[in-house]
Formats: sequence, structure tokens, C-alpha cells
Amino acid sequence: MTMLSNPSRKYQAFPQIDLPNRQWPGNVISAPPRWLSTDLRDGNQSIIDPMDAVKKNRFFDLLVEIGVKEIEVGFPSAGATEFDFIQGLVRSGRVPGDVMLQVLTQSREDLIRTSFESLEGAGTAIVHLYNAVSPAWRDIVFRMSKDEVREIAIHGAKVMRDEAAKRPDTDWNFQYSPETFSTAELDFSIEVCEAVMDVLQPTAEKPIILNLPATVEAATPNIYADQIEYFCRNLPNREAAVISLHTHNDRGTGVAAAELGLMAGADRVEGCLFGNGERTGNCCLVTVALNMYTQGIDPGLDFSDIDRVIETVEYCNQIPVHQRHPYGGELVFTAFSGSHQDAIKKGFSAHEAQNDERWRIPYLPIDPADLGRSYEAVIRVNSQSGKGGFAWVLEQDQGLKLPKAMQADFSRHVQHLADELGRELNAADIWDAFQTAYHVKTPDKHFQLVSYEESRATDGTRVFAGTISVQGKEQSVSGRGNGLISSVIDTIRESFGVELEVSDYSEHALGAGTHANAAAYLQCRDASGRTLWGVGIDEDVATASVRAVLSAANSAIAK
Ligand SMILES: CC(=O)SCCNC(=O)CCNC(=O)[C@H](O)C(C)(C)COP(=O)(O)OP(=O)(O)OC[C@H]1O[C@@H](n2cnc3c(N)ncnc32)[C@H](O)[C@@H]1OP(=O)(O)O
Ligand SMILES: CC(C)C(=O)C(=O)O
Repeated sequence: MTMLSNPSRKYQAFPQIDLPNRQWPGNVISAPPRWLSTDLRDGNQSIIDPMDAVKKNRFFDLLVEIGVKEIEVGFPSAGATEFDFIQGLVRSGRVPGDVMLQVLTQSREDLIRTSFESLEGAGTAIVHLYNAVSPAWRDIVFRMSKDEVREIAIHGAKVMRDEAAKRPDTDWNFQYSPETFSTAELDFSIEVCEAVMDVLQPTAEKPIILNLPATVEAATPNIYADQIEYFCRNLPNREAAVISLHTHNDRGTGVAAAELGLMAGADRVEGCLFGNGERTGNCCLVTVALNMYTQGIDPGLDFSDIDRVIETVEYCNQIPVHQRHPYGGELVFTAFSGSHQDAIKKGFSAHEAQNDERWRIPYLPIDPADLGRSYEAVIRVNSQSGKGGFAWVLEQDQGLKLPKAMQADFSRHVQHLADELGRELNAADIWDAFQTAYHVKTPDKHFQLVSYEESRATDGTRVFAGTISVQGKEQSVSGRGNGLISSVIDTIRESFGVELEVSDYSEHALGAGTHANAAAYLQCRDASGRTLWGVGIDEDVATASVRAVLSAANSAIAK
């Protein structure tokens, strides 16, 4: 079996839409749409084990919590589980006053009646009627003419109207979907929708929802936008209709199609959290909402604890959210590669220094904190990582701010360890490698600081006195102020024969919560001209600087 050398024998390009002077490319999304979650219907009908009432209730509560106001809760005529859940929900009193339940039904009399019965007692609700309108469905599924297919819709609308009239205590809203809209003739879809409107008599005050599905996504998203703009321009009595989008993701552009559809004039978006749904899924509501958020628009949906949302969605659907799913995936705030880590680290520093909230962190389109994620997870280190990665980890974990040149030196050790272990390095691996590389944990044969005392002279300069040892031989060291490092270096040359020449030195205080108060970094050359680094970490700066000298001396004798 091979792919076709000439696929045009089997597949044809989707025709362009004749839409002169299309407006949507110049439009911007400036306000959130009405959102409808179809997780409990389109999402539920697409999973291996449809949700039981416990899962459906848990999902429903989550949707209410994040702020979804229109929720398609099921397909009541599909069976007792669906019907009982919907009726149970209505009777439970758990549906907030500003949330509307929606149910879906084929345009068949008995199914429509069952759907109304399932909502008995609801304060307000939407009944959603559908039938497919495109040529393939007309020819293959229904084997009906256009007139007969239009008649299915008209008959369904009449049953809806009559069933609603029998239950005046509920505020009924009607939704109609010309299923397969995206592959149907536009004028025929309009004709069918107009016929449904003739029956239901919507007004601007009490509009009908016309939901225009890309039941199967068949073209680039600009074509869908053209279809929506064409529909909006040519539907008579447009003001009596809420135009709703329901995209699928067969070509991987379900979100893009919904966004362009909004630009083309739609008012409402249907979809599922994290894009669950038939085949490749529905439009992902999380992505569309957070795309808006990153453009400065409040989407009216709250994903500030996105991990909890994911936990519930994964539990209910029994499908994991992909690690790279926009905004929610486990890896989307993680940078492995060195240049990304470097840029993110610089971005966070610049962000801390600026005095406004403007978000300008390279590689991160959204602040992870807005979604309840922590910065700690941002940078991870493996063999692809550069200096920025471990420097960030050492700074976050130990408070150490390594000088640039020392980062380059330590980089060799990290690279070596990552190659050797063949896995991601965690913070403990990096700290351990650092202590080994710079002899922070000193074995017996190395230079040790045996005892020490730091005090202040009357003029305020720091005075240090202590004892160092190597291989059992002890020697006193002392010094004050800026001369301390050179006096220790002189001592280890004269007493132990180890030559060091200082080329750079820096120190800094360690932040609150770290295990010591000061860190000192010393760059030296040994007798053969090799560059060595020493690091000292201690309660006070003087002791840290002495330790840095001993650390460099240990590197000299270890080499
Ligand atoms: C695009 C979507 O996602 S639409 C939602 C789809 N969701 C579901 O189907 C889930 C729930 N469905 C079910 O549980 C069942 O299919 C039921 C209960 C609705 C109906 O079951 P059944 O009566 O056994 O029939 P089945 O589903 O096979 O329906 C096929 C018949 O319905 C007709 N039909 C399909 N859609 C529609 C429609 N929207 N309006 C009218 N008739 C329709 C078909 O032409 C076919 O007719 P035929 O038997 O004369 O050839
Ligand atoms: C019923 C409709 C809205 C649907 O699910 C689809 O066309 O995908």
C-alpha cells in the first residue's frame, strides 16, 4: 500500500467562496463571544466509555466554576443514562440562575419530545435541533432531495415550537444547526435556516441560535470565515439570530477557523475543553479563550487553576491532555534548549526590574502564574541546555549567582554529566555536580578550613583568623579587609607550595531562605597557567572568600 502519486484522482480541492470585498481579514476580535461547552455531548459521544452521572456531574460543576454560561449537557434521547442525568440535574437545583442547559436532538418527532421531557422543570433552557444539509449526506445518508431535507428541518422546528408551547413555565430558547454546513451549498444552508426561522419566529429580543458547524473540517480556515461572512450578510432578518460556530479539527485548524469565524461576524463559539470531541476533536475552548486573554481581552472564562481543570477533564474523559497542548500541557512552560533558557532567564530579570505589569518574556506568550503555574518549572536541564538553564536552577535553588565566566566553566561539567546519565538533570544533580566540581564538599586529603573566626577592627574592617590544613598538616592564616585573599594565597604558597594568581573575584549576599549568607567566586591561574575557579559559601563574606581560595587550591592539586 502506498500513498497515491496523483491524489487528485481521489481528493479534490475545496472550491473558493465567491465573496467579493470580504471584510473579515481586516476585523479584530475585541470582545469575548458567548461560549457553549459541548463537553458533555460532542465530547461525551466521542470517548470510549461515555461518562457516567458521577463524571458528568463533576464536569458540569467544573464548567460552572470556570464561568461557562451555556452548557450542552447531553443527547436525552440516546438512552436512560443521558435522560436521567439531565432530568436529575434540572431537579437538583444545582444549575445556577445564569447558566442555561442545552440538549441536542435529531430532527425526529419522538426524539424531540423526549428532549423536552428531559428538561421538564427547567427555568430556562436551549433545545438544539439538527439535520445534515450537504450533498453527500442528502445523497448517501438520507437519499433525499433538497426540498425533502428542508422539510426535515421545518417539521422538527414545528414540533419544537409545539412542545415548547405546552410548557410555558420554562423560558425556551431554540437552536438550529444545519449539520455539515461547511461542506454544503451556502445558499441552501441559508434557505433551510430561513425556513426554520419562519416557523419559530425569532426576534432581535428573543433570537434563535443558528449554529454553523464545520462538522468535518474540509478546507483552510479562511474558507470557513468566508462561509460565515457570506451567511451573515445574506441571512434575512440577521438581527433575530445569534450566529454560533462549531468547528472540528480534522485539518488541525479548528481553533483558527473559530477565530476567523468570529472575525467574520459570529457571536458564539461551541467547543470542548482541551479540544476533545469526535475524531480529531472540537475547537478547544481553553485555547480560544486564552488566545484572547493574551491579546488583552478578558474572555470571561477563568483558567487561573489550569492544573485542576486538566485533572478533572482527564479524569472525566479518560484521555490525557497532551504535554504540548497550548496553555495547559505539562511542557508548555518548560524550556530545555540553552538559548531559550537564557532568554527566559533574562526576561524574568528584566520583568522584575521594570515597574509595570507589561508581559515581555521571550518565548513565553503568557505568564504561567496567571494560570496557577509556577516559575520553578520553567527551566529544565538536559544535554541540549546551555548556561542559562543550570544558572537559573542554581540561583533558584541555592541563591548562587555565578559570574558569567564561571558559568562557562561549570557548563563543561553539566554537559558531561547530562551525556553520561543520558537523562534530564534535576536540581539535586546540578547542586551535587557543582559541589564536586569546585570542591565545596572537601574530602580529607584536600585543603580544609579547620577553625576560623571573623571579627571587626576598630576602623570597621573585617579581620579573619583561622587554621587551614591539608593532608594532616596545619597552618594558621589571617588577614584583614581587602588583603585577606592575598594573605591566604601567600600562606598556601609558602606553607604548601601551591601557586595561585588571582584574576577575578566577586561576592554577593545570598537571598532569604538559602542555607548560608554569602557566596564568593575566585578566578585564578595556577603555576602552569591553567584557569581555575574557586567558590566559597558561608555565614560571612570573609569566611566565604577564604573558602573560595581553598576551593581553587583544591582544583590546583586535583588537576
Ligand atoms: C455531528 C454530530 O455529532 S450529531 C450528534 C450525534 N450524536 C449521536 O448520534 C449520539 C446519540 N445518538 C443515538 O443515541 C442514536 O443514534 C439515536 C437514539 C439518536 C437514534 O438511534 P436510532 O433510531 O437507532 O437510529 P440511528 O442513530 O441509526 O439513526 C439513523 C436514522 O436517523 C436519520 N437521521 C440521522 N440524523 C438525522 C437528523 N438530524 N434528523 C432526522 N433524521 C436523522 C438517518 O437518516 C437514519 O434514518 P434511516 O434509519 O431511515 O436510514
Ligand atoms: C450537531 C452538530 C452541531 C455537530 O455536532 C456537528 O455538526 O459537528
